[in-house]
Amino acid sequence: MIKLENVGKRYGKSWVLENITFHTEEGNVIGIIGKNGSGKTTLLKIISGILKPTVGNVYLKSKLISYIPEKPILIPELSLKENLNYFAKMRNVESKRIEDEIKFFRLEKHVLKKPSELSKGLRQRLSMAISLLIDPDIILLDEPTSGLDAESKKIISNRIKKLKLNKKTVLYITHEDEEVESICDKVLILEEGEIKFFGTVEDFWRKYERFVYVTFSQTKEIKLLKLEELKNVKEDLLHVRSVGIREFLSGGMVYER
Ligand SMILES: Nc1ncnc2c1ncn2[C@@H]1O[C@H](COP(=O)(O)OP(=O)(O)OP(=O)(O)O)[C@@H](O)[C@H]1O
Repeated sequence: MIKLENVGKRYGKSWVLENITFHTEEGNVIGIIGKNGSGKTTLLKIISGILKPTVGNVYLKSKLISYIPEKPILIPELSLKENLNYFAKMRNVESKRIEDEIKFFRLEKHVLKKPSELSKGLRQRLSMAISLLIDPDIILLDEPTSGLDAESKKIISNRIKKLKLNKKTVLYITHEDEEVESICDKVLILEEGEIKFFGTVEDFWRKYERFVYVTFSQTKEIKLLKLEELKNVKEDLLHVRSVGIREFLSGGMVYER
């Protein structure tokens, strides 16, 4: 469980987070969405304890917490396996856990490679594997899939789903609408350091107008329509695609019901 009460953070004179109040339960995956500079990373760092809030309180049920930064922190001189062994030894982790994570993240073929010989996706998978060695109860992920290959994205998404099944609490910053809709129980939307929305994806769409992109069969023309306008379309449609939450927010299509 994570509970934040009126959390605020100020750098110099400017507040980058204000009045942050929300709580989550075990087994919940929360997607954190917001434009650049809206305070997403600062929020995760406050929950992880790396940063202290200027005001407000953070309550965590468990102290077993892993923060996985956007840029992996690995030891360049050590191989993939040696990196895992090194961190496992520091934290008294049994070797079975190392083997499990190597399997989960499909790292078997790469154990002898140094970080510089690994692709971005493999480095991110290794970083996540290291962070999960301690079997944390709370996992904070800063854009874990950003700019990765499709296979790495899938493996990381599956690992997040497994964490959820194991009743872990996961907060993660994502730029992928598909991940939000397929993995997240709730979304927390930050705008200029304040919570604009916190709730389920369904509740988000109940509050805001849902849009779809339709492609007409004959003309191949693509049009953006409100979902309820779809039933009035008489022409044959080739394709219909829902607009995701991020796309909706960045497209300026904010029509509150
Ligand atoms: N150490 C710092 N000192 C001063 N200002 C900072 C510091 N760290 C972050 N900021 C500012 O705080 C604001 C929020 O930053 P933060 O990194 O939390 O946003 P973000 O939503 O994660 O952005 P991005 O998507 O670009 O990573 C930004 O305006 C940033 O410039």
